[in-house]
Amino acid sequence: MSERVIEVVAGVITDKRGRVLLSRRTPNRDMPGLWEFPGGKREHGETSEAALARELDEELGIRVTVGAPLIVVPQRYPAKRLRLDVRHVAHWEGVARGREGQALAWVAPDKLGRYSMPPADLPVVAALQTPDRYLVTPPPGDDDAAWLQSFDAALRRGVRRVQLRLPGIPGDRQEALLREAQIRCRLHGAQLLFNGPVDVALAAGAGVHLASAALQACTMRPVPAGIPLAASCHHAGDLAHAVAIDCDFVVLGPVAETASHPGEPGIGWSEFARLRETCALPIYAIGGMAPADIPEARRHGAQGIAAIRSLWSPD
Ligand SMILES: Nc1nc2c([nH]c(=O)n2[C@H]2C[C@H](O)[C@@H](COP(=O)(O)OP(=O)(O)OP(=O)(O)O)O2)c(=O)[nH]1
Ligand SMILES: [Mg+2]
Repeated sequence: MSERVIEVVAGVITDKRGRVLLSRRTPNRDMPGLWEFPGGKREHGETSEAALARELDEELGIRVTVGAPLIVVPQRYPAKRLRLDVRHVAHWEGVARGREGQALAWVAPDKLGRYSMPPADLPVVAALQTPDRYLVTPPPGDDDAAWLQSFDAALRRGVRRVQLRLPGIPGDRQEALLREAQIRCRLHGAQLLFNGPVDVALAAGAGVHLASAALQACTMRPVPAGIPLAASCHHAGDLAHAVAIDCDFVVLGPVAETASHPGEPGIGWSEFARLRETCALPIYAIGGMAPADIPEARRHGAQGIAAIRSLWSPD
C-alpha cells in the first residue's frame, strides 16, 4: 500500500435552521452513493482554507468564508491513507447546487446517523453530536455526600458524559452511588456509563463502560443498541475488538504521563493518530489530559479528552 497520505478538506455548512449540508458521491467515484461533507483534495502548495473555498465553489457554486476547525481525521482505507481536515464554514454567498450532478441534502445534526457515510466521517459526526469531554470519576474516599457534591459541581460546569468508576468499593455502596449519579445525570441531560457489571448498569438505566480486560472477555455487544457502550483501549488489538463488538466510542491512552503513573511516558500524539487511522470510532484521548488539550486532541482525530482530575476539580 502506498504510504502517501492524501490531504482532504471538507466543510460543515450550516443553514439558519441549524441543518448541515451533505453531498452524495456520484457513481463514477470511489465509495459511490455514500454521503459526505462537501470538499475534496488539497492541491500541492494550497492552504486548507484555499482548497476548501475552491472545492465548494467548484462543487456547489458558493463562495465561502472558512471558519473554525472541527476535527482532523487520519484514516486508512484498503487502498489509501487520508487525512480529512474538517472546517466549519462561517459564512457563504450563493445558493448551493450539485454542480457535478451530485444529490444534496440538508440534514438536522441529530439525523446525520441515518445517512451512510465513509468510515472517516464517523468521528466527524460524533464531533458534531456528542461531548468533547468524558469525565472518569475518582474514588469516593469515605465521604459519599462530599463526592456527590463534587459530581454535581462537575455537571454544573458542563460535563455531559460520565464514566462511573468505583474500584474497590463494595457492591451495595456502588449501586447506591450509581443510582444517585444517574438521578443527577438525568437532571442535566448527561450520559452515564457504569464501569462495572452489565446487569447492574442496565438496572440503573445507565450505559456500560468496559475496562480493557472486560472488553477482551466480550465476544459480542453486551447491551442492546440504544444503550451506550464504551471501552478502554491501549493498543490496536483493543481497538479492533471494540469495533468487532460494536462499541459506540472508546478511550485510548495513556497519551501523556499521568499523575497516577509518574515516570511512565504516554504513547504521544503521533502514535495516537497512527492507531486512530485503523479504527472508525469516536476516540477520547486519556492520560494527563485537560480541557486545554482539546484542540490538539481534535487535530489528531480525537473526539476530545477523557480525564479524572482535570474534569472533576477545576484548575
Ligand atoms: N469531500 C469529502 N471526502 C471524504 C469525506 N470522507 C471521506 O472519507 N472522504 C474521502 C473520499 C475520497 O477518497 C477523498 C476525497 O476525494 P475526492 O475524490 O472527493 O476529491 P475531489 O473532490 O478533489 O475530487 P476528484 O476531482 O479528485 O475526483 O476523501 C468527506 O466527508 N468529504
Ligand atoms: Mg469532492
